[in-house]
Amino acid sequence: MNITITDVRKRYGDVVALDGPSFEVPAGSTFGVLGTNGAGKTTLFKLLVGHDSPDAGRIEVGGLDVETAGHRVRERVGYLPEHSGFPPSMTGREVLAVHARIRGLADRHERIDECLALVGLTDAADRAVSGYSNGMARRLGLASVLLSRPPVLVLDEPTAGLDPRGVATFHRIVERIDRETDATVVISSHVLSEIERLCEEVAVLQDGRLRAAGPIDELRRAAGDRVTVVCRPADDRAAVLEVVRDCGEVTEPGETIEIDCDRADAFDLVAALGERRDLVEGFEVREPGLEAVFHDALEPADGDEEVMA
Ligand SMILES: Nc1ncnc2c1ncn2[C@@H]1O[C@H](COP(=O)(O)OP(=O)(O)OP(=O)(O)O)[C@@H](O)[C@H]1O
Repeated sequence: MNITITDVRKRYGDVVALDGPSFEVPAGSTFGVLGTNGAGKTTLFKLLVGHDSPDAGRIEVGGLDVETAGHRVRERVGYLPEHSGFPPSMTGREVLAVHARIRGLADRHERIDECLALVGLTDAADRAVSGYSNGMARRLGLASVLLSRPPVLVLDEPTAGLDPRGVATFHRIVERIDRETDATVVISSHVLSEIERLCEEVAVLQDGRLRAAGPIDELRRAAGDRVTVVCRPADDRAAVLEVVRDCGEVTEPGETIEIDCDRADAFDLVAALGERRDLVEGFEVREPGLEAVFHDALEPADGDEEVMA
């Protein structure tokens, strides 16, 4: 189910939270919304799930306008807000039972078991949520969202505040949802590596404006006229260094030799390495990371080192 966002505007008093972003989230994709603090990610999500109304513009989910068909849109969209709490004395299973009852699910018990298994909480299901770690609580939140099998999932900074293990576990679950279901997953984050790992497409927001949108691969290509040629020397490292010496900026991180060069020059370099296969075990051309996309897309702010992790 696709989502279209068209010239959406939202102010809170003097603060312009959204200043007309327009982009499309393709059906079935895992789509990242990237932005610095205060960029408008949460505001956009609240409008998308009908928790608030835009001042102008239009958001459609599977062709339904959120403003005029809010109830039907909410049935289609599972929303995991940035902060969610559960009654501490309830067990995980009880929390899900309440959610399942509210949604009128017919196959309640089986579905609760399935969702507990999907998020790795089967063993903890009958423990009080007061004893859950942050990561477990986030996964319980995700399970509650998944219960009704919504075709669209909207996850607002789902890994914020989790330790690296909790983050990795959450990523594996999102990857499994991506593999095993047709759901469209929209996920916000200010962690570039997370979006790069999980998403095929991205929208970059800053101060409520859209700075870039599209498939990550295309944005990478557009962002960087520079690429990195990475080669693994065979025995004669010095001879490889001699071949690549004038082709760009050469670094030697560990076993490899890396040459940062203009995209146009990479062709000659690759050809030169191809002719000296006796010297190298292998080589590849690496596209610029999402970091390059992001910094290309953003306008510089005062005192700029702030932003991204
Ligand atoms: N209810 C509100 N009242 C007043 N200002 C608000 C309200 N909600 C959001 N804002 C302001 O709108 C702007 C966008 O906020 P939003 O929470 O959407 O950003 P965000 O990208 O989700 O940020 P973060 O990464 O910090 O969660 C910010 O300047 C914020 O202070």
